[in-house]
Amino acid sequence: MTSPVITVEHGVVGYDGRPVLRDVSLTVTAGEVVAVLGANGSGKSTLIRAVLGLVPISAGSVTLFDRPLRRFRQWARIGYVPQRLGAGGGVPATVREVVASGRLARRGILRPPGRADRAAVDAALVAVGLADRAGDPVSTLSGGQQQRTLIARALAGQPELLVLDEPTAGVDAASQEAFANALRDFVADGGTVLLVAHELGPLRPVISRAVVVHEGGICHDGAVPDPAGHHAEPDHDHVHPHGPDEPAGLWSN
Ligand SMILES: Nc1ncnc2c1ncn2[C@@H]1O[C@H](COP(=O)(O)OP(=O)(O)OP(=O)(O)O)[C@@H](O)[C@H]1O
Repeated sequence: MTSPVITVEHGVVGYDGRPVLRDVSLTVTAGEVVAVLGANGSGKSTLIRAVLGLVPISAGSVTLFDRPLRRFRQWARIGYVPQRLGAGGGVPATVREVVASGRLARRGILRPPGRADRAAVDAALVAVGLADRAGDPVSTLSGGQQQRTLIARALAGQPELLVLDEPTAGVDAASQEAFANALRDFVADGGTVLLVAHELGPLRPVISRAVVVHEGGICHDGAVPDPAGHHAEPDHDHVHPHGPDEPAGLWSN
């Protein structure tokens, strides 16, 4: 259960020659739920996109499931939910169709869906609490439900690793709870999760470790830090898991 799923060693990533991540090292092992926290623009999305090879690293290395990224081909092992992708987008697809599209990488585009495909889609819909909306056009769902649809699409592919960029940003409370439960089930079944978040909310108890991105590096790797504001509470015990010179509220703006 301790095999590394993601390893980043001294990763350097930038855009147009401007470095965003200067020296980042991160290991995520099987069964962990790791939250990437940090201020706006600190490079959280850049980090997870570099892990998936969506932006190139200019120095250092990325390893996925014990394989160097450039030689990694087993993308069906990974489910990715990007930031704020509109699932509706004017396309009259139903919730079930969008979720079923998550099976394509696994079954191949030319083979018709079989019983296992349908079962995986059903299970994913149940996991995010959208089974009763399966036949509805995605465009008729709330933003939070659309986001849940995308998470179900990733789950339907039965990945071993889920990578999610702000899955609960701007999402209603019911959807956040539904997502937290889906994540709990996914991990109970042996899954591993890397997610970017601003507010952890109902996700907090599901997170096993937090990394905080700050000034191109990782300034904290360990327990989930206290939310900003907690410092002001009278019973705050002043045990800070992060560095003493960090601005308060770094991970929760
Ligand atoms: N495709 C791109 N081209 C050029 N610059 C980019 C690109 N994507 C991100 N950046 C810049 O890189 C920096 C880090 O962006 P990134 O999206 O990784 O931050 P983030 O921590 O995820 O931010 P947020 O919390 O606002 O989503 C920002 O200054 C951003 O403007």
